[in-house]
Amino acid sequence: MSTSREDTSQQTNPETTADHQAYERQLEEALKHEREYVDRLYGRLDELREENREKLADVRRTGSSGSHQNRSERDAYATFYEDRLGQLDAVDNRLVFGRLDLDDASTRYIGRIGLADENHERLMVDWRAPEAGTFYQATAFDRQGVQRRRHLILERRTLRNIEDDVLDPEFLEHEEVLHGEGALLAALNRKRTGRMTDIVATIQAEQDRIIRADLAGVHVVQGGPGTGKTAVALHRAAYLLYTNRERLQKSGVLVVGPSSSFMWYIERVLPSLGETGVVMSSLATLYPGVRAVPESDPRIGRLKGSLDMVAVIKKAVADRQKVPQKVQTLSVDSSRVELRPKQIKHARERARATGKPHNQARETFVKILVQDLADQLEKQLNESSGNDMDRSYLLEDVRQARDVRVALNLAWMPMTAETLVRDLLSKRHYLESAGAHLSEDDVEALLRPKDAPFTESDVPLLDEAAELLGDFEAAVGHTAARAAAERNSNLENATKTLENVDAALEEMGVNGVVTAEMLAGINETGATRMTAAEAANSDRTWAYGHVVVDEAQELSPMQWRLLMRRCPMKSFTVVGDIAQASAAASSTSWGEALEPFVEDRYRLDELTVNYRTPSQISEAAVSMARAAGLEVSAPRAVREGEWSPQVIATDDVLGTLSRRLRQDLDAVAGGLVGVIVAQPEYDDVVRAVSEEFSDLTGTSESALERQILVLTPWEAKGLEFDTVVIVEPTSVVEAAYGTVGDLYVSMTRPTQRLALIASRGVPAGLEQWTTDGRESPAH
Ligand SMILES: Nc1ncnc2c1ncn2[C@@H]1O[C@H](COP(=O)(O)OP(=O)(O)OP(=O)(O)O)[C@@H](O)[C@H]1O
Repeated sequence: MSTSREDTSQQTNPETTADHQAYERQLEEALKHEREYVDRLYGRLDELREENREKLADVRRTGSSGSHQNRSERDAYATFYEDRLGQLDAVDNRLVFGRLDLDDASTRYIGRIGLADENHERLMVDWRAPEAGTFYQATAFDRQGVQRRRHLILERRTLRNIEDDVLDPEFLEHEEVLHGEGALLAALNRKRTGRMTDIVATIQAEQDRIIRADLAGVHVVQGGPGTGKTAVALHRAAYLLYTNRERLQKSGVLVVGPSSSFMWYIERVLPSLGETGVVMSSLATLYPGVRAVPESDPRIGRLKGSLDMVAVIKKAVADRQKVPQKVQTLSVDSSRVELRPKQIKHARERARATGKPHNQARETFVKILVQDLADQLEKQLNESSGNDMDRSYLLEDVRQARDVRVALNLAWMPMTAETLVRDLLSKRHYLESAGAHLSEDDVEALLRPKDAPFTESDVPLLDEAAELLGDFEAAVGHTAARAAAERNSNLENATKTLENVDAALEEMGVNGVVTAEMLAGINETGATRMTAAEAANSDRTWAYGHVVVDEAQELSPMQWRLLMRRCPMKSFTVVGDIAQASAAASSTSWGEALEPFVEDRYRLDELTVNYRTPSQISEAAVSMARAAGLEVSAPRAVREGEWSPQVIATDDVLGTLSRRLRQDLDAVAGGLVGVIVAQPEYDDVVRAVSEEFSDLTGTSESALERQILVLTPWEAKGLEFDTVVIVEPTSVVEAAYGTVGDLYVSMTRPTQRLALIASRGVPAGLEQWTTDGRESPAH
């Protein structure tokens, strides 16, 4: 049963005034007690902050003297205290949110971090600790020793309300699906700010089971729109970092989402849960140093997304190890030597046989040929001078000779992945040779100017190429190799230091998060401070301990291949809705997506409750999708909305849009408005909306923190708004090559209001919600 301060009159319905008054008194007392406890927790938090500040000041006071080892240890401590302070600040808002009363008469408070008093007595349990699990999992069917679960509803530091679930068999109904309903609905009805917030206080049982699943293996979470997949994936990342600190702190966690707007939307969730060391990347930035643009032609996306590209890239690399047809005569100082195709072929075979990547195998290639040529030269010079020449001088002369360098480079050029892919896609002969299976039309479609920017579907090709080419820097100099060696030794130091830090942590009675990488980053030479995230992000070969993939239905086989490489342990949380897939190369089932990499060794769970979209709006979205033959699952909506969706047929799209936006701004005063429009109308709509609502309007190119955002369906993927206006639904469908997936996704973005404005026809299935704006303007 749920009871709360505000709803006592309706829900408990006390039979007599006396009962009612007694009840009120009890609640007042409970609130008073909880307020005192909340104050105590904040008091302890403030104390810890102060302690941290003092320790930081102490460390800083000791200055920069001492040995290198001492200095780097001190820097590591300083950074630890800085990070710890950052974490203590991050959890200040709604620090505590739950209390459990247990069968053994003990009480347990649940909050964002674990806290203990100065005598190491526990004050609050971290929500991720095993003892906190019952807060989310206990039901009246399975009490797990819990008598009462209390939700503490705070606004920043102030306790506003409490809400109890008494786990008594009489009040079983819906317990499994929704407990703490008041707290949940309050969270769901909150106005959207444009940034996703954490759901730590109201995680539901079916979500909690996924969040707390084991680290090992590939865990797929399938769920319709708004079922909390993103929220669950991020809370799972925080949970895994907490429970597998030892392992994940060394390797890190990577979170991947579809677009930069999506990454912006989710980027504050993990820090608010006290986790800052996670690497976040969109599909466009998975290859270090490249920020790719979207792939606008789905046909090209499909071609580049197919696993056939593995062989194409392999052949493209092999093609850059060339054997010329003619004998070359090369000058070495005043002598001449001959380089024959047969010699090159032989050196190539030996170099390939090393099994090393192109740039590293080149060393063998060069060494063999330089020796061959030096042999020739030695023979010539010995014959002409009659003296034995110094072999090492000869080798150096040959190596340095301009002709030799040019000839060897032409045969086996050290190369970056960027050069290889750029040449492959801009030079017909390379593409025709490497892509023998491609039709003439395919080749034509793939070819592009040399200076064209890299697209999202080039990213896995670059990664594939980099894998086969190896380290370019090391091949042409040694900077990268040296940096890597330095980094490794720093990592060792950092791990040692961390052991000391851990002891300090224990003493403080708190559990914190600091990683060896963070320390190693700090220890790196030079004054620049590099976080674990930055270090991992800039290193293509970094092996993450866990990878979270959101909107995973969009990934092409080549993108999956890249991600699998990023986590050799194959520990993944994969969340998505296969019905929402819109990318051209995406799969039609989880099996199709994953089996090439892990066969059937993945676990599939499903989320079934829609927390975002009110039922009327879900109904319209599902009706439209099904009318077009798209089989979508329709999760049960938690909320009834205030407003029915509206489809407005009109000749005056921009005028209607302007009127509707003004109504929306009124209806959800201060709320977030999303205008979703496909590419053909995008520029006109941005211009019109910006002119009228200049200070309020943003795009993914300009500002995302504005109140009205104009986005393409791809950019809106995964996001949510209080109210959504979709301009020209028919164009959204056409831009997705006649499929309704994007329109379905766009229709499921609002938490309150939805309008579609159409001058070019209304998609089937929406008749019941359509009004003809040509007769009466939007209302
Ligand atoms: N247990 C919960 N408590 C409070 N809010 C929740 C809970 N679960 C989900 N939500 C909220 O519901 C909304 C939808 O969640 P989320 O974006 O994670 O869903 P999704 O399944 O990823 O959606 P989509 O696939 O449509 O993008 C978010 O505002 C999220 O905060």
